[in-house]
Amino acid sequence: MKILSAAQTRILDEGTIKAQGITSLELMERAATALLNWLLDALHPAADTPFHILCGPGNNGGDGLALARLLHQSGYQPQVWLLPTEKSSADYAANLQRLPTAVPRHELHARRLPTFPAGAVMLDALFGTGLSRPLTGLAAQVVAHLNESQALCIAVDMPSGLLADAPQPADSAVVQAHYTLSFELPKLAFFLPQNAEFVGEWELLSIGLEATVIHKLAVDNCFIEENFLVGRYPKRPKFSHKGTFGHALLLAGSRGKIGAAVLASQACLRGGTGLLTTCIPQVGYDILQATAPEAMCLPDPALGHLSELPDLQPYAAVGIGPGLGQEEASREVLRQLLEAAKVPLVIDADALNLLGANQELLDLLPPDTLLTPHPKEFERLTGEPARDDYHRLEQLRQFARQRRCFCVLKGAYTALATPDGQIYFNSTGNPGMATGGSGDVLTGLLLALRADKRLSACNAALIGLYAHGRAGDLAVQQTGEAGLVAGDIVRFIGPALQELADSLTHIVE
Ligand SMILES: NC(=O)C1=CN([C@@H]2O[C@H](COP(=O)(O)OP(=O)(O)OC[C@H]3O[C@@H](n4cnc5c(N)ncnc54)[C@H](OP(=O)(O)O)[C@@H]3O)[C@@H](O)[C@H]2O)[C@@H](O)CC1
Ligand SMILES: Nc1ncnc2c1ncn2[C@@H]1O[C@H](COP(=O)(O)OP(=O)(O)O)[C@@H](O)[C@H]1O
Ligand SMILES: [K+]
Repeated sequence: MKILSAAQTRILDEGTIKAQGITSLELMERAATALLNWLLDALHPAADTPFHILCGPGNNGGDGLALARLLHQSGYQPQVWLLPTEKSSADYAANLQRLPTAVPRHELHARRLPTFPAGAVMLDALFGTGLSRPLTGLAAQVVAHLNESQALCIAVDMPSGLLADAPQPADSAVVQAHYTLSFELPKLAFFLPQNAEFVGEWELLSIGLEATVIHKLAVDNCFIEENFLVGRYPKRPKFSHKGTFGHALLLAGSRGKIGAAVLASQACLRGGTGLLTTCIPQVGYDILQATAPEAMCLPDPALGHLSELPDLQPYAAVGIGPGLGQEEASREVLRQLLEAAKVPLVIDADALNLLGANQELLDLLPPDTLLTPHPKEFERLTGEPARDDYHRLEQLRQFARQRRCFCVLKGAYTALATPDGQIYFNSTGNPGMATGGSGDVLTGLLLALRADKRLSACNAALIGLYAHGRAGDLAVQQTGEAGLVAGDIVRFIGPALQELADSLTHIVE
């Protein structure tokens, strides 16, 4: 699913109107109808539910006014609060005129801001994608007032004061919504942790925006849902053998962190690898043999850390990092790996920290290497703290471009940046996965997928991220969020991948 800029949203709006031969007022009516249907379906509001709709001067306010009329027609008694304005949009004016006189309308006034009761449903239709500058004056006061109320706050399209695709100055007034109901496609702002307190839960309401126009819009940010992956994860052929899926090599573990190597090994096995060899310091030998008997175990001569790179000849892909530690000898193993590798690499955890601390190693990264930092590891990689989440995203894009690699930034919406500058946000996963070892599981799974020659680097990464989160979503149904541990994710990798294998075999854009 494409993530459009605010400017592209306007192009889509106009393109839809043209292509479908409708008026902008009709499009607004679709938006208001979709909002009404959501309110009725999601809230099952009692007939006396106090709906308060705050309307700004543009089409966002127009949506609010049209919704007020539809609520009234459905038997509710909404009240409308208008932000005084000198100029308003044509569709705002048209919907103000169409508002039945029985719907109470009030002008917002700085000295007489209304008290919204705790049981009220507030609809924030002040500003949407047309926001052109930070809110000041009365609008900012209204937002602050709204944020203090105990009422349920639902933002129409965008929380007012939030820009769709860029940061706003610190301390700007922004509505803190419980829900944001956006039209058709998500906004970039929804994916960034710094906006979570404003956006709340977000949902997309379909209003029939024109698919042919969407198709033509060039974007560099996408949101990956299951339909995008349909057909990208091949079934296992009937006459396949273990060689079909590749032999993976994992370099992981150090004294006290053998568990990371175990989790990554288990995840690689559940990820469908044909064969797995795990290279581990001696201290981990018995543990790994007992906990991942399907893996072959190659003990390093050193007791507590990896000190030697094995012969790479047999392997289809190599993963390095989980629990590795940052010993000098292990850094040399990493260096030799980067110099020698002719097969896909997956680099995680301490191997990333070693790259960050020894920047010259970054020049050795083979093209299409997959790196999986969390934000702190990513900061060590770049050596430059990000100003904010938007800046970090651009750093990510730049890093993947410059290094010709695939770089993941892990989080609630894990982002994958590709060498051609695209960013894909993953849609699966849950806060139960914020627990030690979840990342090791991801590395093992990605290693298995990179060892499978049938998958491109990009598809392997997208499938791995999606299936990892999906496995977490299946696991959490049994464990609850607090009770989820990384090993639970491993148990559901198989079912998550099977869902993708069973999905239809055509590719849906
Ligand atoms: N395709 C779609 O997605 C559809 C979109 N639809 C809806 O349209 C919405 C976008 O409408 P929109 O373009 O009229 O912009 P909107 O957000 O109402 O605000 C613009 C007004 O606010 C003003 N203004 C701006 N910043 C300000 C500030 N800081 N402080 C004060 N004023 C400020 C600005 O004035 P100006 O910047 O020109 O001075 C202008 O007057 C969209 O979010 C969705 O709800 C649906 O109806 C149908 C399908
Ligand atoms: N709130 C969340 N929602 C969805 N996924 C999450 C959330 N928190 C963490 N995750 C996922 O869990 C994994 C954590 O990885 P990482 O931070 O490397 O953990 P560790 O180093 O302990 O293994 C990542 O894949 C991340 O996307
Ligand atoms: K809004």
